[in-house]
Amino acid sequence: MSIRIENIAKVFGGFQALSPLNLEVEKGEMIGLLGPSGSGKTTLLRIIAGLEGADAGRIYFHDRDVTHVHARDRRVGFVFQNYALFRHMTVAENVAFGLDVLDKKQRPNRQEIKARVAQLLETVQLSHLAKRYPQQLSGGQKQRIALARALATKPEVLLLDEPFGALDAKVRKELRRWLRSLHDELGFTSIFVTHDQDEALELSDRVVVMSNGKIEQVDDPVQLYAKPASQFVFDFLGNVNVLDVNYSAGKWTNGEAFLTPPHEDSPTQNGKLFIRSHELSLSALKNNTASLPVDIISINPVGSDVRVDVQPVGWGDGKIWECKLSHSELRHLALERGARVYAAPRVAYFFAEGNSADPVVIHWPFIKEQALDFTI
Ligand SMILES: Nc1ncnc2c1ncn2[C@@H]1O[C@H](COP(=O)(O)OP(=O)(O)OP(=O)(O)O)[C@@H](O)[C@H]1O
Repeated sequence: MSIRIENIAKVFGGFQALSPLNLEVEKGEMIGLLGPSGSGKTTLLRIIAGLEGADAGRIYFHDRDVTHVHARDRRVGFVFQNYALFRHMTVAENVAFGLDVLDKKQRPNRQEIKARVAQLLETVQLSHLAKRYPQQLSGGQKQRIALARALATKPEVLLLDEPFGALDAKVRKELRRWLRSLHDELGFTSIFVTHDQDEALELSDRVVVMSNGKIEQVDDPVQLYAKPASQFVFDFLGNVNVLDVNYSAGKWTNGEAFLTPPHEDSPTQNGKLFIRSHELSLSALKNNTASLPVDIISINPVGSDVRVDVQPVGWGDGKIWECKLSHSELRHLALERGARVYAAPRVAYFFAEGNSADPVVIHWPFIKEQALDFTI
């Protein structure tokens, strides 16, 4: 089922929770709504479900205008963060609930309901727990049951509000993979809310980044990461260092630091450089292209990478910068806490002063470390 959102807006008591926004979701797509707390993700999801009315705009499911259609009649499955299972019902009864309450004309007979519940429990791989009560389940199991319950009426659209928010990191990861394969196997259209960047990037066909009730960017995860359209998206995706720079005499400067734009057509203005932690190198030597002296504060192995936190010396706004290295780079550089080294970007995204969107991507040519050994 495709979904079209046209100029949907929502005000809560004078507060504009959603500014008029548009979004098209293709049949079978999995969309992640990503944004900070209060950006309007849940409100948008609830409006799509029909649990909340919009103040303006229209919503279409395929070609059908469902703007004023009751939630019950939209054929939408909804999964909440807090499971919302009925405590007094067994797992099987919980899954059957959506079918039991259908009106007589639509309700399958008792045998059919039993067979459908058995099939759903098999789908979510929890057949052996059919007779248990929710309080006898783990968080991950509860959430799978909540999913089975949402799927009982064969919805064509599945809406999930922070479905894995209450689970620990390992279970979260397993359930993400499992949800994605279920989505692909059953072919429904899914929209889920998250404020976890990794979750959005890993699960979604496209990510909708929201802030202050507006859509900042809609893109597939690779594009979103490669080309964040605005400073907000950059900041929100994380792991980025920001440098305010003034341009004069062929250099960008900030305090005692400087960087030379690498190409003739590089922007020659004041602005901000956004530098991702894995695109920043550290060296014991300075060079005439970049001089960003830093002191190493800590060296933290994080899985397959090492995060080195550094304190800018004589430049910056007091914030600590992050640099991500591989373990072998770290060994090669022989870095130690407290040492003075020099940071240099390999890639930066330049936002001209007063311009918070459409950055210019700047690549510095690779310089062999031996070639860096000269004084400036
Ligand atoms: N029923 C309501 N009455 C008044 N204000 C509301 C209501 N529901 C939401 N809001 C406000 O609308 C804004 C958007 O809320 P919403 O729940 O959609 O954000 P969100 O992005 O889902 O946030 P979170 O990640 O914290 O759940 C918030 O400022 C919230 O306080």
